Amino acid sequence: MANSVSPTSNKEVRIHDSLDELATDLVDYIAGLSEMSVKERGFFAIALSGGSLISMIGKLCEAPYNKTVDWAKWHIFWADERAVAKNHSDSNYKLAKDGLLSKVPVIPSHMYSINDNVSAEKAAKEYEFILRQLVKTRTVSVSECSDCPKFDLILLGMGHDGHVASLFPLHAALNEKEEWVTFIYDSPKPPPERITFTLPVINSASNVALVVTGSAKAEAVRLAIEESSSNCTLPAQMVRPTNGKLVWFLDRSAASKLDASQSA
Ligand SMILES: O=C1O[C@H](COP(=O)(O)O)[C@@H](O)[C@H](O)[C@H]1O
Repeated sequence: MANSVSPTSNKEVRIHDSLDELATDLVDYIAGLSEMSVKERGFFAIALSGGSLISMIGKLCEAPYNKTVDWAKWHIFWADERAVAKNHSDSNYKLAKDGLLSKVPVIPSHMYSINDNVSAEKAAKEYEFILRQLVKTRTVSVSECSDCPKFDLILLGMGHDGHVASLFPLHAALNEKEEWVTFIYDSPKPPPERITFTLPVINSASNVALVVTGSAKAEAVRLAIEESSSNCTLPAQMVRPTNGKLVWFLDRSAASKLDASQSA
């Protein structure tokens, strides 16, 4: 593994020689944060995304993690969801349930899935309301700089267009500063209706992991990691936790366009 830690920011880039190595490092990192959060706060508030990320965390249902992780202390959220039924193949909830959550002893009431019986707008409002209750009880911490929830970990994937969660390039949802959870009706990637955390929530997390593999995403990875913030157009580039830490988990293909000093 090649590892580069930026001395001037809270950003780390981990580049792996194989998907298996990446998955092992990622689940070790998640298990480590879970242990630390449970020790410090008694809970682990984690937000998942959909897409290829879920196959990368499947090892959590294997030994030793299935036994060593304190699953009962996990509170599980979704950084984004598609407005489809929970049993639909496009559902991010279904993906995580089938790939991980049904295979580990998480407490069902600690899985905060997004309501699939109402409009995307209503579901976003409801989800924010639920989050506000959990911030009040400190099941989810609160940011020191804003009133935003401070997740122990937000796991994000990235599309080849640089989108994260359901925040797409040049979409008005990127400018949302007040709401914690918003909705869109015009996602360029199907399905069109989606619910998503906003950037203020993502950037208030204690830890954010961006997990990206494959050469089709190499250019977006380069732009997001190497271009200065003044040229910021990619959602992935806007992921900059204010007081938290950002770790990129990449395979060699996704890292192939990075400057040699990052990928050596
Ligand atoms: O639509 C989505 O896409 C992104 C990226 O997915 P990937 O399959 O290219 O890794 C995902 O992170 C997001 O949660 C999902 O809704």
